[in-house]
Amino acid sequence: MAVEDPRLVDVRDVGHEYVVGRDRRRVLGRISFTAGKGEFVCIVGPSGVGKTTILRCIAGLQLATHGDVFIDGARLTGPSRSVGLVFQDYSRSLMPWMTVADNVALPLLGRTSRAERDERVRAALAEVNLDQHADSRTWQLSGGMQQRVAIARALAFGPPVLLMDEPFASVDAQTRAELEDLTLRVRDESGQAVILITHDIDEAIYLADTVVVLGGSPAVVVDTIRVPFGPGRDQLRTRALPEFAQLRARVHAQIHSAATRLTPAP
Ligand SMILES: Nc1ncnc2c1ncn2[C@@H]1O[C@H](COP(=O)(O)OP(=O)(O)OP(=O)(O)O)[C@@H](O)[C@H]1O
Repeated sequence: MAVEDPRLVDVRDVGHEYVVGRDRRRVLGRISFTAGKGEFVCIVGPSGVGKTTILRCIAGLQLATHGDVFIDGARLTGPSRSVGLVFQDYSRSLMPWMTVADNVALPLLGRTSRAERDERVRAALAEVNLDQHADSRTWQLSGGMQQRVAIARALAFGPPVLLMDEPFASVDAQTRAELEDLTLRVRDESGQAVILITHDIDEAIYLADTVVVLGGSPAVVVDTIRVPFGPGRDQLRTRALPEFAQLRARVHAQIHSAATRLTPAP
């Protein structure tokens, strides 16, 4: 049942264990954080700490074995229609035999009229600067362009919450910077809450309003950092700020000490 909650994404005391054969492996301890409308949250932490696991729980792709996730006040009981997903491996999320426009239209099939679908696809492709490629097949595009198709698909779908799992890890540095700025612009215009996983600490600080650092085994939130830069960020200027270097050192130190920390049972 829906409850009154001003927070768009509310992760409350979420824990998760995987069952592998006869073993139960507790990956997430008790994790709590929120993301408001228009807020950009980046999740960082050592490799294997459980970042993808928490994102899958927020998407409703798997149900947490403890605690709850609320999206716009409603408790998740399965995959949420309020959530769009962009993964690192665009080649596996796009259908190579379909055109760019058909890939973007996919989540809208059966949900909107043909005319509305066409308009939303057109607007989303224009937003990511791919309007000239609507009729191309995705395999004809570069890696960065394919990831823009994946972002356009999330845009056309228009969910209030966008979840991104290492979305820029497979593209070159220049394309990565362009996609980061595209994602910031999309968030500014749509007012979506964005939750993004990254291994790149500088990327997290550049993008985020809030950085959530996970650490330990099972994983807990070891630090929650408010990033003070606000809108209008710039790849060169923002990254050269003294506060940027201070935040980088703080996150590095947290991840370094978290990499080996064992979390006591609650
Ligand atoms: N379906 C599964 N069944 C069993 N164990 C799993 C499953 N998925 C993940 N794990 C384990 O849970 C732990 C956390 O995995 P997860 O992918 O969430 O970490 P991560 O922080 O995203 O890792 P990385 O940064 O390397 O991508 C890992 O030890 C992984 O082996």
